[in-house]
Amino acid sequence: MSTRAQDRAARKRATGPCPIMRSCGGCAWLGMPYHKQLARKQDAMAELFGGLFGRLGWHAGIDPIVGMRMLEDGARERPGFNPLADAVVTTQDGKLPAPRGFRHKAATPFAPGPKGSLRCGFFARGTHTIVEAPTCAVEAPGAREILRGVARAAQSCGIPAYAEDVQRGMLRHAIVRMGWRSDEAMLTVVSAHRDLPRLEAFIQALSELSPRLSCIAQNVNPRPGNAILGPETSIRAGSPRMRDRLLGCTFEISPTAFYQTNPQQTEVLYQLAIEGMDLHEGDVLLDTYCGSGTIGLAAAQQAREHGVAIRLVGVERNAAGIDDARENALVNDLSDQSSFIAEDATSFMLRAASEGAHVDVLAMDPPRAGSTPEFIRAAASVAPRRIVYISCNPVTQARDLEAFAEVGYRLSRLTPVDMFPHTDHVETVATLER
Ligand SMILES: C[S@@+](CC[C@H](N)C(=O)[O-])C[C@H]1O[C@@H](n2cnc3c(N)ncnc32)[C@H](O)[C@@H]1O
Repeated sequence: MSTRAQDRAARKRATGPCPIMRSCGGCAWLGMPYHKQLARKQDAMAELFGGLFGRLGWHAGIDPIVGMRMLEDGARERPGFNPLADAVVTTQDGKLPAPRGFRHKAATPFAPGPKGSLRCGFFARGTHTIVEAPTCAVEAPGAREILRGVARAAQSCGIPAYAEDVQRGMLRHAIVRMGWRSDEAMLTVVSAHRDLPRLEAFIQALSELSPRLSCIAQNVNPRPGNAILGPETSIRAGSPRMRDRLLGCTFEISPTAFYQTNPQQTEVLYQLAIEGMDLHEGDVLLDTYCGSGTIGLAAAQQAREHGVAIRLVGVERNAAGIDDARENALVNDLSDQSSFIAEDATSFMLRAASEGAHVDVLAMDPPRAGSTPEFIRAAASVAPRRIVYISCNPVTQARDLEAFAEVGYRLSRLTPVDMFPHTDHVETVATLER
């Protein structure tokens, strides 16, 4: 490419709301007004679910998508705050402002750069080529600076980046989580080996990157491939978990447990799920795919605020998530009424059914691949009166809803939620009744 053509390309890249938008590709819709993004997502949901509802004779419509909203100052701190009902601030022309800074988890891969430096940023869409990112409009303030600081600290300690193509080198990734309703942050560095040169000096340099860093962990992933995390994690500085707050509950999250990326919309998602549960005194709530116990505990806490005591059982196959969930039950004073089990959710329900256990309400929040026919049959065997299905992939959810219809459930409500503005991604909360 000629210099002039390169200049033209650089200018083109630099216009638009983000200088690396075209090469990164993470926010393909960043240039589209927010209300248009929401309308497009609504249309996509109508197209995806419309045929299914017709075929099954379901009359529930699709609620309007809940987009990200700016709330009045101090609204969240008010007692009884409801993320679905509180007043929204709009721009002067009455439109929703474009969301920024909503991703509270940020990550970078590393690759070798010139003279012992480490390249960091984002993989360009569909490749493993790193696009350097000085800032990122959708990440929480301060997150990208911490990640870039990890690259500088590694270089000054002589820790080389891992080179994927030859499977040599050391530092592979860094992941930072910034608290939303806390001033804490947690940094996890992923290396190919446990032993790093000048490890102590490196950890000291990482600790100095931000006063918010309350937990610094090292995860070891020696295996080639795309999986970011490996099997071994050690806490190198600070506490073993970071604290955050959602819907009036305090949650402690360890470095490898699942915790949602967009906390503002997580409150919306969870609030919709809690409404769908419609819990009554003495109900048994089974929270499957429960991660750190967040959905079930938020539901139990809200029921308690309304004078309703429920029994909560959470199931999750990641043992770190279950350790967090037990801790979270204690922190929120809900341990007397809850238990958490590290097990495959399907095996747990089959066993529970064979022992005659009773479930009133089932919550499920599977990964993108959705659930399985075995899970759905096992869910039917514990016979909950309601099922609340939270999904990060409506395509697999639509498939699973059809399977739930076959075992006697019908949809009563479906609400899309915008967890990832500027992308085509949509999450949904579906409520099913027998
Ligand atoms: C989308 S996350 C949801 C976590 C949690 N509900 C939340 O909102 O933070 C899905 C979780 O399902 C867990 N998981 C995946 N397959 C599972 C299975 N077969 N049995 C139990 N848990 C599973 C994953 O480890 C992950 O924590």
